[in-house]
This record gives sequence, structure tokens and C-alpha cells, in this order.
Amino acid sequence: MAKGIRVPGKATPRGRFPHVKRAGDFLYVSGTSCRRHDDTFVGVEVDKYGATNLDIRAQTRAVIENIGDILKAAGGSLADLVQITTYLVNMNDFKGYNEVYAEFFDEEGPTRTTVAVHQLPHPHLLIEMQAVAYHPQERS
Ligand SMILES: N/C(=C\C=C\C(=O)O)C(=O)O
Repeated sequence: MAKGIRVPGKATPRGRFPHVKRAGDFLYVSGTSCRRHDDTFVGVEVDKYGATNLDIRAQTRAVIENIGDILKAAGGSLADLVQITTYLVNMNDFKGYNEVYAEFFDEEGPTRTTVAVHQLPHPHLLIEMQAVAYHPQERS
């Protein structure tokens, strides 16, 4: 039976789904953003005039770190990732996203697909990532 986990301290899912689910030797991580547990966002600044500045590098780093925390709660780590799908709202953010991505992963890392989408669940979000990790049960 596949087991879903909601991870304390991470952003509460805005729907009825777990952060991560084990199916056999694989861990499936739900689409994850830079949202914090208190529903604020990493990589968002609003100036005194109300102008919003969104930072793709900070958001990318936060998303990957959130996925790492979620995998850790399931007994795994970023090193176990075998597949990542990234959703960007704007392909103009590809360069900044790609630079931060390369701080975590290289050609031996997970396979990756990056696509642009019309919207994400909050207007402050520039990026969401979904991932699969290979983590045999006997290692848990
Ligand atoms: N995974 C989903 C949303 C994630 C949003 C967030 O972490 O801020 C979903 O609705 O499927």
C-alpha cells in the first residue's frame, strides 16, 4: 500500500494530497513551491509603493531545499532524485533557474524536464517543481 506523508513544518498543501508518497522503492514528491509554513514566500519583496519584486534564484533555491526537507522526512535526500519536472511561469527566468539548479545537480543527477505554464497557484510564484526519488525501502 502506497503511503502518503504530510511533513510537519512545511507549507500545508492547498488541497487533499500529501507532500510525498512512497510507492515501492520510489518516493513521489508533489509539486512544491517556495511557500513557507506560514504561507509567506521566499523570493518576494514588496516595496513601499506596492511594487512586487520576484527573485527566480531565491525561489529556485527554496524549492529545491523544500524538496530536500520533504525527502528527508521520508528517509531520503536530494541525492536520491531520479526525475524532476519544473514549471516556470516565464521562460525568461530559465537562466536564473538553471544557474541555481546547477549548484545542486549535475549530469549525474536526476533527469529533468522544464516547461512554461500559464499560471501557478499564487501570483507570487515563479516556479514549482515535482520530483521522483529512488529510495529502496530497506534504506528507510
Ligand atoms: N502541488 C500543488 C500546489 C503546490 C503549491 C505550493 O506548494 O505552494 C497542487 O495544487 O497540486
